[in-house]
Amino acid sequence: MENTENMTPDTDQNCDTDARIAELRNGIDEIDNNLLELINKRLTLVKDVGKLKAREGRQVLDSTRESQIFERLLGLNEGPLNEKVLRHLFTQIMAASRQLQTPHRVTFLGPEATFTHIAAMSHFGHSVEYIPQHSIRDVFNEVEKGTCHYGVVPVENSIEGAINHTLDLFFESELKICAEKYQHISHDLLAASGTLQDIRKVYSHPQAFAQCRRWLQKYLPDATLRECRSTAHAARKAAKKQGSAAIASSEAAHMYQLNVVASRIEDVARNTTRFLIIGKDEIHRTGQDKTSLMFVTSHIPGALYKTLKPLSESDINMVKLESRPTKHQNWSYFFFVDIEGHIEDEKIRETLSRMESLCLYLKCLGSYPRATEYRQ
Ligand SMILES: C=C(O[C@@H]1C=C(C(=O)O)C=C[C@H]1O)C(=O)O
Repeated sequence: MENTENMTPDTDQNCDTDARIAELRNGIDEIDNNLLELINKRLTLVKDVGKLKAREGRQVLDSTRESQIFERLLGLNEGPLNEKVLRHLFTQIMAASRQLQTPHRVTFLGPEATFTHIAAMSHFGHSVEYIPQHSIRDVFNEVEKGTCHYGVVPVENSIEGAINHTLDLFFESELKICAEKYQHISHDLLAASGTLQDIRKVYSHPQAFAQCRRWLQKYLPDATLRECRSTAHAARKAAKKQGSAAIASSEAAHMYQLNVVASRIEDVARNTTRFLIIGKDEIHRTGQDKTSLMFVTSHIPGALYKTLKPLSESDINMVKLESRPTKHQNWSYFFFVDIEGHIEDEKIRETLSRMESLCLYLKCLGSYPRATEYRQ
């Protein structure tokens, strides 16, 4: 037995705190045991759903059902769990569920630790196999060949605008947009040394340099800037060269054993990229959907106005309009339009068929659940 006579009030209080923490931890352990049992029970049901789907050759991913689960749980949630964490936890649980039904392979514009990889992981969770590609075209090819179930490509940045190459590839491809994902882009300065003093060279992607210009001028005005193909390549270089740093994601710090010297160094905080998940699935209606279209109009006055008129007449909200040269004929364009609604909605189907009759060519690139934009 300990002699408690000489204990100071402080030690007394420490003992009380320890005892109380131990008691609370017992409660936590009990809850964890229940959670584990419940997750395994859930996975058993998921396996049975998987067997039924396999019998009829149905696809594993059901984005409509997953959106409904999120909506239901968000409606039930009374906190303190916040929406973002709730979504993250159930993304992981559902990813593990899908993986149990058939192991999924997801390909993305690499290398690893780029923002496309981060967006892919936050959409599909950690239970799938991720395969990086060198180009956006390779991502499309791998999904078309069927070696990967889904591909993740950037389509638009809130500051730099459209990623034209992605838009152009939709013209040649029969793949569908299955989902969209908004990813907040935040840059860190990474270096092996972990201090600013000895940094003489900074590696990064030109866009990241452009987005951190003011910070660099203020804190590293004399450093040489070296452009790389991606922020992840920059991190790899910085890890090998003394006196150098990279502007990249905090995930890249992890991957290349670098230290974060300064975080969130971008000049504009609301920098977000929209990514598309492409695949062969048709995604069913959730009630909160978006539909992406591409079309070509004839080269006559008012052609674009006439093609878009049915949208306004049917009171359909257009949320995006881009144009790209067709490359077959100078000064003729493809138009890319995103509208609210789903191709399974009668109103949307009827409006699109009217639009189709007013232009030279129209293709629906997919209907998918509308994503929410979060700031991390
Ligand atoms: C279990 C299913 O398969 C997948 C996994 C889901 C889940 O974990 O709840 C939901 C939809 C599907 O993407 C299902 O279709 O119900």
